[in-house]
Amino acid sequence: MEFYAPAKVNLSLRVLRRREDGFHEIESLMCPLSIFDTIDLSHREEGGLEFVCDDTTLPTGDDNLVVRAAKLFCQSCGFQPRLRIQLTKRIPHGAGLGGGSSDAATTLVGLNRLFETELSREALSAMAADLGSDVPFFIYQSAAVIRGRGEFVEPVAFPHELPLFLIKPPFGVPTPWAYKHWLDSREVPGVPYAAQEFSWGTLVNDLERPVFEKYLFLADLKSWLLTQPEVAGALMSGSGATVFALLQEKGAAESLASKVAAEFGTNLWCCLCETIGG
Ligand SMILES: C[C@](O)(CO)[C@H](O)COP(=O)(O)OP(=O)(O)OC[C@H]1O[C@@H](n2ccc(N)nc2=O)[C@H](O)[C@@H]1O
Ligand SMILES: Nc1ncnc2c1ncn2[C@@H]1O[C@H](COP(=O)(O)OP(=O)(O)OP(=O)(O)O)[C@@H](O)[C@H]1O
Repeated sequence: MEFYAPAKVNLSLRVLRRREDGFHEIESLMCPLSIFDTIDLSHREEGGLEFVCDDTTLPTGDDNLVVRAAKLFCQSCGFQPRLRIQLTKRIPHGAGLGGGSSDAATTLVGLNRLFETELSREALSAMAADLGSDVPFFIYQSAAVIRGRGEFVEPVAFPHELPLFLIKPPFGVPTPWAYKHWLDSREVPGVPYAAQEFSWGTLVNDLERPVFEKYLFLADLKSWLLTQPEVAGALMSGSGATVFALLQEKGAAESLASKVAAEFGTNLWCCLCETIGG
């Protein structure tokens, strides 16, 4: 059985406070994107869990979030895993696009269907929270407002297919580092833009300030994007390093792509996609 794990963007990410447990209280509007990893799940005659992935730079053992999700699911249901899992990656990792988290959640949802266990979303979400803060969001397969450290998910109607142009430089930003260097600064000026109907009137990501202070390239990239006529808004996603541009219209992607290459060179990963409301 084949399942699709979407990437995500944070259309807004407020960091509210540092918690006693070292995590941070956040409030974020997160949206799935039309770029997916593929996860193929099948029963296996022999015992054990066979995991194959086309991206050889990723861990294959218990450090891979797919393997961890599968083992957690089987352990929770009292199964001995007799599984073959094949992961095909398209979402760049360490990018602020939640690829690994999405793979983990999609594995839980997929195994629930493969084994016909009919676990509730709440039960799957509780397992997801043990795998990572971004994982519960992907259980609901919808745009949502995320709170807590990411475990409280409130699906919201988001009837927009916003054209986004994703740009990822050839480096990642470690999420723990980004949060560790977040300072409780009040208003971080977002970029208000007209195209927004939903209640979050500005694009704001409180992790930009620490990340942009260290990774000046990202600050320059965002500032440059905001001077381009094709662009209605721009923001870093999650803890980075992806910066996305909200396009005035989908057809503007080609001209923006060529200008990005001319301005910043061709070693950037670029992708045109759309938000998926749910
Ligand atoms: C930046 C976001 O991607 C926005 O959606 C998420 O908040 C991060 O989600 P994630 O990558 O799944 O994060 P986890 O793997 O759970 O946590 C990695 C590390 O990030 C920091 N972390 C994460 C989430 C959070 N709300 N507060 C934190 O301080 C902690 O140091 C944690 O040890
Ligand atoms: N299946 C997987 N796909 C991608 N990364 C994985 C996977 N399993 C484990 N990882 C590890 O998890 C790390 C974080 O991956 P992930 O793609 O979830 O984070 P991200 O792209 O930084 O998104 P965010 O910062 O929004 O959580 C990767 O750098 C990688 O080392």
